[in-house]
Amino acid sequence: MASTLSQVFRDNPLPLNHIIPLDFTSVHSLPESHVWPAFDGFPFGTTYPGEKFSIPIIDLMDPNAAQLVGHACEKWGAFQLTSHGLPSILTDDVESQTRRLFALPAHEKMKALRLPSGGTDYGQARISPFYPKFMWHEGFTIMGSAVDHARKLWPDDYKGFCDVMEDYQKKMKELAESLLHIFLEPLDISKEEYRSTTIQRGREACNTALQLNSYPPCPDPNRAMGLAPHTDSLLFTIVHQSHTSGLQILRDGVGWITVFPLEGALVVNVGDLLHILPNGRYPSVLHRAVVNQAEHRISLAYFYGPPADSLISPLCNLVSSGQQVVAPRYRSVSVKEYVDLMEKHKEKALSLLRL
Ligand SMILES: C=C1C[C@]23C[C@@]1(O)CC[C@H]2[C@@]12CCC[C@@](C)(C(=O)O1)[C@H]2[C@@H]3C(=O)O
Ligand SMILES: O=C(O)CCC(=O)C(=O)O
Ligand SMILES: [Fe+2]
Repeated sequence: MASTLSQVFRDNPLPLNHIIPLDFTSVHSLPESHVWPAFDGFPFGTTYPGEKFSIPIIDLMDPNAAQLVGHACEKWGAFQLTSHGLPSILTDDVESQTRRLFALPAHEKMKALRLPSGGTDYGQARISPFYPKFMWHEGFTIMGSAVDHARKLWPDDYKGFCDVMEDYQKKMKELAESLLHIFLEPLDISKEEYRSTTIQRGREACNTALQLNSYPPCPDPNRAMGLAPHTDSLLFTIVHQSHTSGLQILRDGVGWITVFPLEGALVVNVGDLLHILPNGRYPSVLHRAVVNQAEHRISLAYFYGPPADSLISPLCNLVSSGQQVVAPRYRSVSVKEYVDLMEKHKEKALSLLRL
């Protein structure tokens, strides 16, 4: 462990306290370092249940799925997806391997701590350095294979974890590719534009990541933050949440709305790149995760984006509600440049591109 840590000290520009999560089993009251003010005026527990304030639920097999998705993205920037074809046994397996990972003692998890070389790793959320307080959260990010890190955690027993994560990522990628078509369909993009849209090429090289999120039971949930408000940076994110609620989205003029877990459904969030592409027509949804006192909440977030060198340019001649939209609202940006901008400026990244 010492050599791992010294390498992190040497190479990583982020302070270590923003990488190493708290040992949540060692504290029985909320440390001052993890106490958050109700900074945006909305108490953490605020929920607005009921149909009026729930994100849409869309059945992927519905013949009107594309139109419903278009409408949900425009109005909400998020929806719950059912009949997506992902076997529930696979989700259960991923969830139980995820629980197995986070149940390891803190010193064991440190063996998979984030390194500057990136890739698969254990640590706090990457947005942590933007906040003065720490989040009640630990994450494990998988980019491609998890073998190297899983082997450090379970030298003789890593295959079960890796196989199930690989299978899940494969199925998620297939689902994400179908969803991409569905996202583009209601935009009335001409065939020419559709072909030239860079996100149509280089499927193999597309940018994906699977983020395993853990929110342990919290002694003082009304003053703690699971995952601070953020938008996701890539095209879209597909989230499975365990049966415990915690995910909330910000609804203009209403406040934070809880996205209640729906058995077998996946939550789909519009990310910043899918906001830029149709020239701002779909809002990238601001969301956060709150915590609770009784249960250990798990979520699995699959991020999908185009290859790093793709250029994302707003499609300006989309016909929107009968009106010709002409002026681009954002300048073109490569995926890599946008990810770098997000790393440096977080939610200000999008405004830096605004024309
Ligand atoms: C592909 C990615 C999206 C992500 C950054 C990452 O490189 C891997 C982790 C992802 C995550 C998960 C928690 C919230 C988030 C904002 C963060 O800090 O790390 C997202 C990133 C994102 O969407 O930009
Ligand atoms: O835990 C959740 O439900 C949200 C996770 C999330 O927003 C993320 O990983 O980006
Ligand atoms: Fe997110």
